[in-house]
Amino acid sequence: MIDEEATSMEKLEKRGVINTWIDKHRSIYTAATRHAFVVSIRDGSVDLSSFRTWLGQDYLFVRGFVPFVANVLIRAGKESGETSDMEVVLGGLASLNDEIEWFKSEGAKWDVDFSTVVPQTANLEYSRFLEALMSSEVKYSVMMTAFWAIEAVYQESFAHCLEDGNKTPTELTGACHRWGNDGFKQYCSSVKNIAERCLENASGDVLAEAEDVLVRVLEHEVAFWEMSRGG
Ligand SMILES: Cc1ncc(CO)c(N)n1
Repeated sequence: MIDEEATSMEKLEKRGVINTWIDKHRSIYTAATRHAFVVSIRDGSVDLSSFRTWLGQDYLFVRGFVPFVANVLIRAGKESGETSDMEVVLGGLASLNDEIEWFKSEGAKWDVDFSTVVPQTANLEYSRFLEALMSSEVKYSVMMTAFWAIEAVYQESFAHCLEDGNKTPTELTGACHRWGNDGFKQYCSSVKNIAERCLENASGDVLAEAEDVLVRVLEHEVAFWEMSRGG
């Protein structure tokens, strides 16, 4: 009996706390990673005005995400104790540089003038949430959990649009490859490992905070996809 318990505890530990939280909050996780907008890209029924709305709003989001990631980078350099953390985050920051260029060319392609795009409520609320996470009061492990979740939602969503049986319109595969490619998947997995390592040593209070932040990221992501419905 005791042996059996020990074995199941071991399994639980190996799975990691993040996977345990995802199982616990499966419905919001699925809502964020299989949103109707993403499913419509995959099945080819996507409304192009929705795509244009998403593009403009996400461009603004990414501009606010850069300082957040820069903050994660600073924290990784100061307090991670593992030199590789900084390299992983630096890679993310470098890809954001390409991403901004990609947005600009995509904006020209779809005739979306970013200088006139007004951030919608969901976008403003998400930015405000990111700003609060940049406070020095927020533990590195909590910040890293949020960072992983933000990236993972896009990775899972856009990879779904490229999986077998997709009818993703060719003119949208560029967007899907940006976040759905194997390199980005690998990067998300590295960020997840960092977060897991930090959470291993976290107190109960910090764990509760990280779990809460994870759920809040998922809620913000759902609200973000929802904006595209407005067209
Ligand atoms: C809303 C949102 N979440 C996550 C990402 C991934 O970087 C993004 N570009 N936009």
